[in-house]
Amino acid sequence: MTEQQIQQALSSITGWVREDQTIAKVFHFPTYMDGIKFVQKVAEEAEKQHHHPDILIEYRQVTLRLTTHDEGSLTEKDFHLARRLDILVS
Ligand SMILES: C[C@H](O)[C@H](O)[C@H]1CNC2=NC(N)=NC(=O)C2=N1
Repeated sequence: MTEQQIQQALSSITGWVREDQTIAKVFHFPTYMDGIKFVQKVAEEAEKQHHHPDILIEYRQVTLRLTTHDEGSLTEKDFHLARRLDILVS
């Protein structure tokens, strides 16, 4: 993706931070188990998309980081999954 395409794609998602060739978002939950249940749903969506986020599970918060490892860069797959995950948590 060109820089312009990345900037444009960033405007279609909320709360994701661009860090070089990755985008990351922190999700906060009332309990630790709510975060774990969210991770289960993330994993199911990732399997459907054949595209998987890096997941950091901490107490009552989960950080997802997306990049396309096969390309070593951000691609539309990352933004498509990010949009799906935003819906999933809403
Ligand atoms: C064959 C399988 O679809 C690929 O290895 C997928 C798996 N999940 C993936 N997830 C991410 N984030 N990047 C990839 O390049 C990728 N490749």
